[in-house]
Amino acid sequence: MKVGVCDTTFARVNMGAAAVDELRRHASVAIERYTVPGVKDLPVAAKILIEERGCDIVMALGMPGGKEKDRLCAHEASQGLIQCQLMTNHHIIEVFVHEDEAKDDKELAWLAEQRAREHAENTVKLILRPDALIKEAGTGQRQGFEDAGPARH
Ligand SMILES: Cc1nc2c(=O)[nH]c(=O)nc-2n(C[C@H](O)[C@H](O)[C@H](O)CO)c1C
Repeated sequence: MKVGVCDTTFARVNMGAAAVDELRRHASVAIERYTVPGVKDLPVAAKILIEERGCDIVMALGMPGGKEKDRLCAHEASQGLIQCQLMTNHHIIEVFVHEDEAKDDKELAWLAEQRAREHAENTVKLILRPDALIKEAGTGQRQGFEDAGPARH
């Protein structure tokens, strides 16, 4: 089993390193790291990781800025990642943290690392322990900030 981890130099936190560390805590898998400049470079990096470097699943980590133009770039990058999943029939776990989700640098650093770690756990579950995800269905999981929990009536 091989997991691809692609991340960006634009991000203000080393999200790829957090993902790799967490993947290693949860599974004995080969890891292929690929760092690109920005989020719009992630789709082709993910495709190369799957098609040329033999990855079974990929994490794509990025930190778009908080302005409207950044939101547009993030949306375009997401579209590319979705297209890549459909072209390759492989999951790509998108791990984006928008800079304006956090109130200051300290919270941003915490959020980016925590979201990367929690999605790394999701990645391992998807490829090795799918039953663990079935058990969590409908439980309002979130990555980073607190889980929303299930809605009750
Ligand atoms: C890009 C993004 N990604 C995630 C994610 O992967 N996991 C998560 O729990 N939350 C994410 N968010 C923030 C949510 O859209 C939402 O604002 C928060 O979960 C608060 O409910 C955002 C904005």
